[in-house]
Amino acid sequence: MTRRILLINGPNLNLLGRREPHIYGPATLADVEALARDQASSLGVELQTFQSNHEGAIVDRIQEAAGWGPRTRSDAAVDHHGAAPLTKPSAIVINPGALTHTSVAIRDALLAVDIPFVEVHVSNVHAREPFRKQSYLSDKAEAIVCGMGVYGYTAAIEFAARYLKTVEPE
Ligand SMILES: O=C(O)[C@]1(O)C[C@H](CCCOc2ccccc2)[C@@H](O)[C@H](O)C1
Repeated sequence: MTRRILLINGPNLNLLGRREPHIYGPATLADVEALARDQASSLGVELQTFQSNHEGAIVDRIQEAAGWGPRTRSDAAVDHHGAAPLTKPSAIVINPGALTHTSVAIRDALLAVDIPFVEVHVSNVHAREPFRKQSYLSDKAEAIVCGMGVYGYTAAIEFAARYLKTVEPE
């Protein structure tokens, strides 16, 4: 059985490497996704990636991971956008960005699809402004990684892949 991980990045993470490098480092989102894909591949796991600045689009993508929504019909070679149907991941690695601190909707979507997830933050949110200490996801995450820079993504991918090995034998 092919094991898949869905990597989701939230608002403003498309600016990685282009703004505030003193907080988020020099790596771009493309660098992060390439690093994560290489890490997943080395562990025999397929990686799907998604980034959006919009809460509803992130909720839609989470729902699609469970087979809900237009792009998950198994009978479609391609959907009306010409995109191939999405295959379902067995784990989600998510950096919700600032939505970490505000979004009940993303919490509800993750709980609804019942797919194990790992929460990632590039910065150490606990060493920043007080409002960044609050997460709507952490109590339901399998694990939380923060403060490791972009290597937090590879740590999360490795954990998710090993977690998959325990819950979905090959
Ligand atoms: O440390 C993280 O990964 C964060 O999730 C990043 C969020 C911000 C998204 C990235 O925003 C950028 C803004 C300018 C340049 C690069 C990234 C922030 O709101 C969270 O508290 C912690």
